Amino acid sequence: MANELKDINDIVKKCKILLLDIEGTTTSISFVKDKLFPYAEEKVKQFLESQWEQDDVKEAVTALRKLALEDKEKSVDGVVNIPGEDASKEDQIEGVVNNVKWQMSADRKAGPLKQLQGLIWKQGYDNGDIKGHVYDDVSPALEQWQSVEGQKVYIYSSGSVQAQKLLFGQSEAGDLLRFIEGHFDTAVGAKQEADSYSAIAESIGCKPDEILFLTDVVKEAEAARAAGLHAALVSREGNAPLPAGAGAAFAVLHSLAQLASNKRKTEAQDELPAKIAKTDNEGNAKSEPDVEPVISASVEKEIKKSEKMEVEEEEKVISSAKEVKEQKEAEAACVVTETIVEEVTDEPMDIPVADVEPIVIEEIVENTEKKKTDEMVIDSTKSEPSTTESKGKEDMVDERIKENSPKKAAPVAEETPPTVITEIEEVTMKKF
Ligand SMILES: CSCCC(=O)C(=O)COP(=O)(O)O
Ligand SMILES: [Mg+2]
Repeated sequence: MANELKDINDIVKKCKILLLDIEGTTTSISFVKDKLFPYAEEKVKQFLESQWEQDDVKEAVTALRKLALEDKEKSVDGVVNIPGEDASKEDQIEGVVNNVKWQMSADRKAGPLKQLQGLIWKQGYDNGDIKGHVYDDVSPALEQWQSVEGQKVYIYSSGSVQAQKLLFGQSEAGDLLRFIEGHFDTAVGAKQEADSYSAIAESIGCKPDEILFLTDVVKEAEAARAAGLHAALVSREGNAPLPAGAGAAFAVLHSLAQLASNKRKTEAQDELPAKIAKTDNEGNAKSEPDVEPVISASVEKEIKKSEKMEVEEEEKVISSAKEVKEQKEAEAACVVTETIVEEVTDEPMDIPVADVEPIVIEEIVENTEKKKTDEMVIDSTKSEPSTTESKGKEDMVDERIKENSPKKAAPVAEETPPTVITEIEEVTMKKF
């Protein structure tokens, strides 16, 4: 079955929608556990005392009180009661604070808890106490994915939609919301329930098997797969080790840069000859209908990082190719050898990558006289969406989730496979 593919290269080729978990996927678990959670715990009392009359705070407290009653009815172990509205403000606040601390100690992912946490974190982001952590590969990967016509990025996290927007809007890598089409939280359903993923696909307006969901939690990946989505696991430094067998059941990524690096290496593209940007009469680059989108310098940097091992392999092949070439030159006078190699970077490699065939093309050309080195550039055909436009779409998605009556969005356009090929054409020519 298509949704059981375990090769990330094959999966990526099939998907238009990238659906991302946050904690352990885009963001370190340590940031959530050691920064966000302690911040909420430390500030909750003071926050409730100063914001008690605010509508969004009243809403969160009402939801927490309702949840506490449900927990009590279910005899949930350790449940902390929240006094009713007839109790004094101090008693109610004390009850809410204790209830919140109890839920957080159990790392519960309950919606009302996440709602209140989001409100407290907003103050922290607004006053500069907090900046959202995202791994270095996240911004380039989001930018690259959504730069391809028809491809979109969505977030699905237990953290409230508000908390998600704060994290990505005020991240260490800047405002990343312009790359994100929409957000889902547990209002759509629990992350370990298959139905949640069906609802997300319906809300986005695409087929389940057009979505690739990335998460650090196997049960979430299994739920997504049960709904027909593609799923892969993300293993970051600091994550809990994946259970035995997880790697056999799912592709495992160590960096989102692997998406870009694999996406551009589709079989069809590997068969294509290299393309040179064409120019008009004034020397400006002309867009060609069949020219693949170029990625930004930052994306290229991330791809290079994840391809260093691959490039090292290529260098070995190239070096031996050069030896063969020299031999050929010795054998045949007036022979020119053209070798096309991928650009090489000196940056350190810290992430494993999937095996990819190195590109080594040799061509024999007769009677050519000059030597040259050139860079081949493939021009972009896609401009960035505006923040306003993106935000409008997010709100639409969030609203659909709130209403709990998902409507179909316009179907996304057919996939255009992205190409990121920066190549050095090295032409060595000798005349004998
Ligand atoms: C949105 S930031 C807060 C993260 C959070 O509260 C949380 O529970 C993370 O869960 P995730 O589903 O992203 O693993
Ligand atoms: Mg997670």
